Amino acid sequence: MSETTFTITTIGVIGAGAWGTALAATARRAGRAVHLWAREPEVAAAITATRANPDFLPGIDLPEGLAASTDAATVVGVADAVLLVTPAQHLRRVCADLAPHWRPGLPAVICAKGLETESGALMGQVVAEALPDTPLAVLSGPTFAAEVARGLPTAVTLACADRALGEALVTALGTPTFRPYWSDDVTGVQVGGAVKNVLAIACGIVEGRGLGDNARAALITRGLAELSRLAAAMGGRPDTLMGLSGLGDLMLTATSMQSRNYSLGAALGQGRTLDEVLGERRSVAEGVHTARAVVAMGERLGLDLPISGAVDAVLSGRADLDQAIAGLLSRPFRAEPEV
Ligand SMILES: NC(=O)c1ccc[n+]([C@@H]2O[C@H](COP(=O)([O-])OP(=O)(O)OC[C@H]3O[C@@H](n4cnc5c(N)ncnc54)[C@H](O)[C@@H]3O)[C@@H](O)[C@H]2O)c1
Ligand SMILES: O=P(O)(O)OC[C@H](O)CO
Repeated sequence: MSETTFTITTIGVIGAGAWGTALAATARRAGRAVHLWAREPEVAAAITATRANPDFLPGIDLPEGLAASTDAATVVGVADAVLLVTPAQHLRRVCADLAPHWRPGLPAVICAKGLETESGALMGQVVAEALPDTPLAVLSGPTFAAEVARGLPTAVTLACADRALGEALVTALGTPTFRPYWSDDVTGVQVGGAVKNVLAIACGIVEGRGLGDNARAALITRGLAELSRLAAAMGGRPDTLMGLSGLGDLMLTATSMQSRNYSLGAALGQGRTLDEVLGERRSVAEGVHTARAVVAMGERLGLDLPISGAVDAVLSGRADLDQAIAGLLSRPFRAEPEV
């Protein structure tokens, strides 16, 4: 544990998509001063003028006193801690742009869920490379942004190797309806949040294809085993994957049409093409980008990740749905748990 004490009264939020906006609203309700950076000027203007983000979080009234701008230097300059809430594939570039304005010791909380497609890196590694000497935390768990923004009860995992910083962040962000649980397993929490999106696409395909609730329950359960194997091999703890950021988030994302990943899978299952589905959306479905990185990581670590492999094969066009499903159903019978 560090000797440093952390006083967090002002929160900076980088990224004003659905999740950044919801977290900014949460921090404001927790009593913090909040400065939100939006990439799009019209989003910053709408939040300032109308207390709403119709582009990314329509139909939600935001709390008063939320400052939004496109001026990242000011947002970072006034903050005691910064939430990083861009899509995973853009985080490295955004952090590089923030670097000239960053000050040593300013804590960053990673809220994006994904692996970097090119490198396979966890977001913690990406931020450590782009913003060296930054104390890091990860916020993850079962959280649909619209529900959090409306103040509905939600619990999350707040992972931080430094317990003092973790507890300061829990205090700064927590409210009766937004309940962070501290963990020191930064790796396990990141892997859970990233890989559940790939598994949610698989479960959405099952839904769209009409393969039934039994098949979806089987995929969730075997998916959790796949997720736990990968997390353990990458240095996470298996028990972390039984918590909010593992099983909790997988259950949410792999069963609800509110999920962008699940609904994308459902559309594929109904016969739509990936290009068609992505062409209709402005929001991110992280599993599309993370699937390839998960498979590459599995190959590097010598792991069997059949569900992620099937999703990647479908998304990349190397297999059609019938081939991918037949491949999973023809695997050898095994023991449970693996022996
Ligand atoms: N929406 C949720 O319910 C939710 C919940 C938990 C975690 N997350 C995670 O939060 C992250 C952000 O997702 P979101 O739902 O807020 O996004 P979103 O789909 O609502 O919006 C897309 C975001 O991408 C940004 N963007 C587009 N192009 C960009 C670029 N070139 N550089 C930087 N930013 C760019 C937009 O400004 C916008 O903020 C993702 O990793 C997601 O998995 C989302
Ligand atoms: O809508 P999705 O699929 O990006 O999921 C959102 C959150 O990650 C759920 O915890």
